[in-house]
Amino acid sequence: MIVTRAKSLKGSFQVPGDKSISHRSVMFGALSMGTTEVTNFLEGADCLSTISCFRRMGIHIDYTPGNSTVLVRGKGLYGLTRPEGMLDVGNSGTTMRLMSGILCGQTFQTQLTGDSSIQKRPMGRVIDPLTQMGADIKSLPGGGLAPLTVTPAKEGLHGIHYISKVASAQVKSAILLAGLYADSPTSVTEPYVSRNHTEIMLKRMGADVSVSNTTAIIAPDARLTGDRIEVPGDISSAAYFIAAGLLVPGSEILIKNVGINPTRDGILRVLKAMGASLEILNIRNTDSEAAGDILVRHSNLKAAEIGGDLIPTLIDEIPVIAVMACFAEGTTVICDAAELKVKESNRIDVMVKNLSSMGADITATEDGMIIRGGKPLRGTLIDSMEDHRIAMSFAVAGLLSDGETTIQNASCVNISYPGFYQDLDRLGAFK
Ligand SMILES: O=C(O)C1=C[C@@H](OP(=O)(O)O)[C@@H](O)[C@H](O)C1
Ligand SMILES: C=C(OP(=O)(O)O)C(=O)O
Repeated sequence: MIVTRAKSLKGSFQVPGDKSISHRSVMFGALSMGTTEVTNFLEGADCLSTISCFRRMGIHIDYTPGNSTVLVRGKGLYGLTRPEGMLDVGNSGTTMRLMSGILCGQTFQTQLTGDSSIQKRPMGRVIDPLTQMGADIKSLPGGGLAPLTVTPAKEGLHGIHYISKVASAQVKSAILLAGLYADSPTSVTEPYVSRNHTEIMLKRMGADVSVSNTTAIIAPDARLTGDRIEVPGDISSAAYFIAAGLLVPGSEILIKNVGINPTRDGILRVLKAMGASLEILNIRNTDSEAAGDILVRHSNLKAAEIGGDLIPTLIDEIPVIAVMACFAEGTTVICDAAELKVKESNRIDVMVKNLSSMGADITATEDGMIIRGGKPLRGTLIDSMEDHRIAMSFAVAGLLSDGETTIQNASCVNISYPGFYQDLDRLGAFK
């Protein structure tokens, strides 16, 4: 993919459905009785991996490519059946970690595998708490890495109170899902609140879930009932268009129907503090998964300090925030974000290496990066490392740079945003 400087981006459009909510709609729909109707399901490769895993465990899912309405014919907590061979989660950490929690409660053995990136990501963070609950879950190569083997728990699962070192919705969700199969309540306390889509959706489907500060608690043995789920647009996908709209002179973009759940909207709060012209219109669904339309206009940005409890609310947006910081006045400091090192790529190293090669003044730290804004960027060859967020961040950087930015392995955007380049084109980015 070759990207050059854009003149302006204009128009109104919708980004595809939220990845986190799409995964959960299939998983929890499968564990419910009755049909779950999902609209605006994300047809990205990660969510299609989730569909494929649950189909292989006997769940009937009506999905045809090109139609984002999906019907999941649930069979209840104990309705999954043993798959032939290994379950393949592809590139999706969410699928592997959340399914680990579900599979621990089953009466058949399963093996979970995924692509080369997944096989490098830490699974010890779910293996440890699930083992404390009585699960038999093992890393085949050792070292807490996938493939994993999940064997039925000899003495069943027990409720625990787990204090997590990381603010991770995947860890929290895996434990809460195993908690559905435990003999007593299960709770998870995290250092900061991570995205709460699991708590919201399970509660709507009938589980006894409660939340107090940074602790989520679930009672076992719920009778979940199928639901209608309207997936809002993914704020993590909207982030690239927010960035392009703010930074390409003359731009004005209306991004309709974006999820603005307060555990996900950190990017909006940070950008407003940086001086961005962002208006959130038509706010709705504030009692569950809030959504709104985001109006973005070109703005001059100031630097920001980003850390602490903000980090989980914008973790996947940090690569594109780093791009924006290159154009902000002053020094942006991002800290408490060591989690970036264990995503699809080491996102601290990959951002610092690639932005430096474009001429940015950026330094990696142990848990984030320091970016001194104001240096012009020039296009160069960028290796996305097959990481969708890196490819999309550098497509935005390319729109703001001199010369040509060539993104290698650019098609990995299909993981979370299949029509990404087409949507940029429609708004005039490649004119
Ligand atoms: O639960 C989820 O749907 C996700 C949680 C986050 O990961 P962690 O839980 O590892 O922080 C996020 O980075 C990922 O894209 C999706
Ligand atoms: C980290 C991500 O996803 P996952 O952990 O599900 O692979 C992401 O989409 O940026």
